[in-house]
Order: sequence, then structure tokens, then C-alpha cells
Amino acid sequence: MKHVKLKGAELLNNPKYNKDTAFSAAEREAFGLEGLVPPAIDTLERQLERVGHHLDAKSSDLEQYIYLMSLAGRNETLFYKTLMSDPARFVPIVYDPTVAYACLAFGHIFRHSSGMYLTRDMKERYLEVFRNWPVKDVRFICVSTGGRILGLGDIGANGMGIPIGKLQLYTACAAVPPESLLPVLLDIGTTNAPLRADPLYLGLRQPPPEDDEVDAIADAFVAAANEAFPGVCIHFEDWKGVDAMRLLDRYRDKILCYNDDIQGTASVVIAGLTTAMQIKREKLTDQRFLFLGAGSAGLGISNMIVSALVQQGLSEEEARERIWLMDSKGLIESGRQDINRWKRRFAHEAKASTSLLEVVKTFKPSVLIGVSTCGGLFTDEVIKEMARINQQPIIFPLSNPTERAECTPEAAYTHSGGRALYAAGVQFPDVELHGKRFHPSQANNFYIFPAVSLAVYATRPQRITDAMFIAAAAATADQVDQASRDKGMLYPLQANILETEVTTAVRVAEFIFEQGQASVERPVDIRAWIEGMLYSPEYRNLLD
Ligand SMILES: O=C([O-])CC(=O)C(=O)O
Ligand SMILES: [Mg+2]
Repeated sequence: MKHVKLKGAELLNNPKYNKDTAFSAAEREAFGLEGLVPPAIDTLERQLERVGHHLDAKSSDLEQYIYLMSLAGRNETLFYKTLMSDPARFVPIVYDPTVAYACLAFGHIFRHSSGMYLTRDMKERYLEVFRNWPVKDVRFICVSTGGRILGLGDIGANGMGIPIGKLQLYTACAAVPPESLLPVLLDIGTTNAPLRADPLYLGLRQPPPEDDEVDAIADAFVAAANEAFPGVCIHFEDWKGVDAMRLLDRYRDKILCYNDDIQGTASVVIAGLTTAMQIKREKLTDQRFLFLGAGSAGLGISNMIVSALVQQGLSEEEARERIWLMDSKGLIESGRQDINRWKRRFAHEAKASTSLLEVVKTFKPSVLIGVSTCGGLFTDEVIKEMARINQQPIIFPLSNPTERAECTPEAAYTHSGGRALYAAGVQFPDVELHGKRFHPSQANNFYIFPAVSLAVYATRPQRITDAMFIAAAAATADQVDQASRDKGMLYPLQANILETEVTTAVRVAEFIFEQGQASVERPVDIRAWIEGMLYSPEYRNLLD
């Protein structure tokens, strides 16, 4: 029985079912494909080999990105086969850092549409517009306004590369079925005037509205999404920092949603810190945390560290005392009049200062985290001071892409005499220092959000909580083996990402069941049950 209704060119043009040269002779005959494809009948492996040659011939990572996105639009199976064949190689192409350069050039490199674009002027009609999407059972929407893309600031509709890339990682890293995923760019306009003036820009050419109107647009969007796709989980990504904080507060107890920049980033940092504690044989409750940057990531990490420290026995106040933040105006201290309510919670009695070095000297942090979006701010002197006050300073320059990192691994290892426990937001190459080889860790939320989403996909909870993200952090840290820890590696190997994230998802799913938050019945064997749901990049016989 044929379950695919498409025939001929229409079948070839459908990325979900297309096999290009891998259609069998019987399929070619049954689906009117004879003559439309070359006579050779390839296996998926042979096609993968050909993709490898195409990629090797590309002159830059951005060219590889463009090729891979075209492949995704033509043959989904081959695309995921490629990504999943070597995630450590391809994740940095379809995602950070290369996706950053793709977003900057989005209107210029645009080939075909993927996902949905909802604009502020469609506000009354989002439900009607959602009905244009061909799939009914959408389980995740990743939505950005483009208001703060990575460390690049507001790039409006150019930000669409991010929801697309994030959802591709759901599948590549955690085998969430791709048909359940919908990337959305919610176009509210952009503050980026040069971009609005670019003739090839593809978004609305107007500045964004005031907060009240942004909230009204978000409300309309959320309501329509839940009506069009009952049970959908909304993943907020790369909104302007204050929008992200405000809207997470607005929705987290009302709908199934999460904000990856706030909760995913916090979770991956806690995973890395947990491994660092195992390496140092110290307790998280004894650390002193200094943040450079107090946007959605900085505050999200700070809040989740508070929750983790409270779980480990501190009072909330004791936990907050251990966390200091600096923003672009300097140390967040109680005398500051210009800070929002989220920063206010971390304002301590302290001397005002705009110098990171000075704050490091007075506060004496054991952990230094950069989420400033400004490259190079962890100067050699700052690293030396961290190394003077700590036997093994923990230094996480998380800003991205590559040139925004607050310090390079070379600088961190050189100025700490090779003692730093280092993780950046992007993957840096290995560093050789005095005959010793260092492998810098990558503290990127891709270790977390695909796994949490897979757990949500399976268990269908009503809400997503910080505790689920803390469970994901613990599960991730537990998967760093002793040999890796001995090398100072803070995260599991990327080559095994699928195995790692499925294990993390199983742990999070167990936690969701334990908390009584699942809306499906608990299976006897959670792992086998989840494994039965995983997407696998293989062709199906269309004649079955
Ligand atoms: O995408 C990444 O690599 C991390 C992230 O969420 C961000 O920087 O906004
Ligand atoms: Mg992000």
C-alpha cells in the first residue's frame, strides 16, 4: 500500500519524502519517477559520500552552511544523515558560530523559505496564518523576534537563522522528529537602521513598538499557537534581554514554554560547574561567582545558581551574597539607580566600580563568567588575578560568536599557568602550551535544550520548570567520564552527542514522572519507550 500520495516531480520536490537518486526501481515505476532521476540507484551512504565531496569543495564555513540549508530544503533524510554522521563537525556549521555569519547576511544568502514569518500587522490573524502551515501536529515552536541574536544585537528578521538552527539541533542532537518542529520569526520590526535601509533586507522596515505592544503581540501569538497546535511547547530564543525576562515571567506558569537563553544557558553552566567541582573536589556552595554581563543569560544563570545552591542547603539570601554581577555601567550595587527589577535582586552593599580587575580583587571570585557580548574583556591582568587567588580558576567566557568571547583559551591557559578550568560558548581548537595539550570545553546550551525537549516530547508535561533544567544539568555532568575530567574537560564528548542527550532526556523524563507532572502514563522502561520515539535518518520504503 502506498502511503504517499505525491507523484513525479511533486515527490522529488518534497524534502520529507524525496530520496533523489536513492528511489528504488519499483518506487520509480510506481511513483512516476522514471526518467526524472539518473539511472544509477544510490544508497544513502553513497549519497552521503557525495555530500562530503560537495562540502570539501566549499571555500568557507558559510558556503558549507548555504549548501547544507539547500540540502535540508531538498532532502531532509540526507540532511540529517549528514549532520548526525559527524555532529562535532557539523554542529558548528548549521549552528553557532557559522549561523551567526549566516544571520548577518540572511537577506543576501536567502534561497528558499523555511518555517514561518508572522508580522506585527497580522496580529489579529495569527490563527488563520498558522493554518497555512502544512503540518497539524506541531509539538515545538522556536520563536525569535531577532531582537538579540547571539552576541550580535538586534538584527530583526535576519535572526530567522536561529529558530531554524535550534530546531535542527533538536533532531541532530536528540532525534526529535523533524515534522513536529516549526521555526518562527515574529517580526515586530527592528531598531537596526542600516539593516532597514538594506534593499535586500527581508523583514518589516520599521522600528519595534513599545513594551506594551510587544506583550500584546506575544499574547496573540501564544494564544493562536496553542489553538492551532494544542499541546505545543513554545521555545523562546534570542529576544531582546528585557523582553525575554518579562515574557518568561508572564508565561512560565500559564503555558508550556521555556526560554533557552535564560534556562538552557543556565543549565549548561551548572553542568560545567558541577564537573568543575568534581575535578576540584569542592562544593558549589563554597564558590563565589562574578558575572560580566547582566542580560537574560547572566541573570538566568544567576537565578538558577541560586536555586541550585538552595537545593544544596543555603538560604536564598546566602546564595545571592555569593553572586555579583557587572553590566556595561559597572558593578551592580545597591546605590545604582539605573537597574531593572531583575538586576536589583543581585545588588549588594559594595563600592561602585567600573573596573573588572578591581572587582575581581575585592570580591575574589572563584568563578568568572562572561556574557557581555564584548570580545576580550577578560584581560591578561584579570586572568592573572583569578589565577593568583585560585588554585584552579573557573573561567567561562560565553559570549559568541568566536570573536566576542571574553578571552581565548590561549590567554586563559597562558596567564593561569595552565591551571584554568575553561569553557567558551563556541568550540575553540586545542591549545599547546609548554608541551602540554589542552582541549577547551564548550559550554553551549545545545547540550541541554534538545534533551529537555525530547523529555517534554515524550512526557507531555503541562509546564516546564527550572528544576527540570537542573536535572538536565546533573545528568549532563554525570556523563563526563574520569578520563575526560582528568584532561580538564567539563562536558561530554560531542561525537557521542545523541547518546548523551538521550540519556539526559531519560533522566529528565524520570524526574517529570516523579514530580507527577507528566500527562502520559509512566512506562515500565522509560529508556526503551523514549528510544522507540526517536527519529532515525533512514529512507522508508514508500511502497510498504
Ligand atoms: O546559540 C548559541 O550558541 C547560544 C545562545 O543561545 C545564544 O548565544 O543566544
Ligand atoms: Mg540564544
